[in-house]
Amino acid sequence: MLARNSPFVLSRRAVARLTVPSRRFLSTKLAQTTATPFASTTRLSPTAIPTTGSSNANPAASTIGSVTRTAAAATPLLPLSSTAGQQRASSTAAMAPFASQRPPRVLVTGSLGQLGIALVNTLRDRYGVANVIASDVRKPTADLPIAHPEGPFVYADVLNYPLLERIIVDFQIDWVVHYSALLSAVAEKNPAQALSVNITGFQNVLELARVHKLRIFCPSTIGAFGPDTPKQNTPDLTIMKPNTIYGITKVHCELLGEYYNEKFGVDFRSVRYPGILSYDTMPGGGTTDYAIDIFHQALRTNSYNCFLKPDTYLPMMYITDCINGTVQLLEAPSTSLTQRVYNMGADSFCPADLATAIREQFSPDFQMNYIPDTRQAIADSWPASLDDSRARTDWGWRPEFQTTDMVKVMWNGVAQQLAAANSRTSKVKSKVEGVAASA
Ligand SMILES: NC(=O)c1ccc[n+]([C@@H]2O[C@H](COP(=O)([O-])OP(=O)(O)OC[C@H]3O[C@@H](n4cnc5c(N)ncnc54)[C@H](O)[C@@H]3O)[C@@H](O)[C@H]2O)c1
Ligand SMILES: C[C@@H](O)[C@H](N)C(=O)O
Repeated sequence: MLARNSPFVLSRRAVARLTVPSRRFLSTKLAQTTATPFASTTRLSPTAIPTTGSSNANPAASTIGSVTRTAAAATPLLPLSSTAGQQRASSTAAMAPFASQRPPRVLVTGSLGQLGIALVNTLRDRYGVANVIASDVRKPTADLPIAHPEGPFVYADVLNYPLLERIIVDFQIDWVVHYSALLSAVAEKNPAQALSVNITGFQNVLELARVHKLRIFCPSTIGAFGPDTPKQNTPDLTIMKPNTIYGITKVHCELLGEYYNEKFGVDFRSVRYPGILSYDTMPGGGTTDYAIDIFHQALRTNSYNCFLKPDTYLPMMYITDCINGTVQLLEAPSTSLTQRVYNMGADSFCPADLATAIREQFSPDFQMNYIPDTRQAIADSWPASLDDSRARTDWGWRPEFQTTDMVKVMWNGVAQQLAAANSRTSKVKSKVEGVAASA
């Protein structure tokens, strides 16, 4: 039995919201923008985005220029308080940097990925639905746990500079969270596309940040380190010679972001995320994906063929911590930052640790097989644990989920999702049987 506050409860609510009629608005908006991006400013004018009809509807919304702004006073910023197992973020940091100003207007690229959905949900809770513009190159689907489907969503290919600029101008964007990327395993299979999306896409967004004076957050990764990097407690400043195309693109991102910060004063911020675990959004093709797949397979078949060796230790983090930390850094005063790229760690585990935890806590006869593939070499080139003391000192970073918490929340979350899916299937089955019997 799950606690009332379990992540599954939120997730089901979020999914249920996708069925409300307001979803039609989203589909219409998407159809307009994908058919003829910005053919007419009237069609895509941000004023067309309703601020009512959402759970964050703000009666005090005011119009500034052509954009409906949400008054800060009527948009209470959520205190970031600890709520274990809740994917819409909350953490221990106390922060309300916009108490006397309007909230920022944020564009999130790659917003339909594993992390983008969770971040957009959280930012909309904090800044108001209409102030967070979600974007991607694919369509949002009904199975995604989007909490505010009525919120603005636009097509945005990060390789299309004029399109990005149009979005930034039309929506009067203040901050960009740049999540579009190809992850490590996918990038190794498509190096040319990875160079294009991860490098050219980032350069486009960074240059737009310079031109339009935006704050820009672009995550780096443990993949930015390489085989010569010290493995244990890896510091912020160390040898960075990655041997994957993903890692190379991320080092480029770190260095170019720092250059733009020093040379042009661009407010560039970044963290090196570990592998991120979530149960209601699926990973996009990385080396750490095993730590999510294992729960889905264990619950379906009571076994898992792991593509990494049993003792492959990697830094890992639960998505709630990831999103909380990201928001903390986004909102931190610039003066508190002593560097622009930070390690952000939580815990470190290996496949054998997860297998043991699953056996001990949930399924004593769980069967784990180890069949390492090309991802083993990638994992072997990454650190096992991170030193994130600078993030803790500079902007108050503190993770809440250790390995045991992650195992519990992942097992329960996936179990509940499977139960819900089974119950939907049996309802359909009994309906079909009912129709057949009455025929
Ligand atoms: N998930 C992790 O474990 C993890 C760990 C470290 C760093 N990161 C970084 O965090 C960011 C987000 O990762 P994620 O896990 O959500 O990735 P993801 O693969 O799940 O999502 C990436 C999104 O980018 C979109 N995209 C691809 N090409 C695009 C283009 N040309 N224009 C616009 N969008 C495009 C995809 O449609 C997808 O929705 C990435 O920069 C990734 O490197 C993720
Ligand atoms: C670590 C991170 O960058 C991503 N999860 C990957 O494995 O590619």
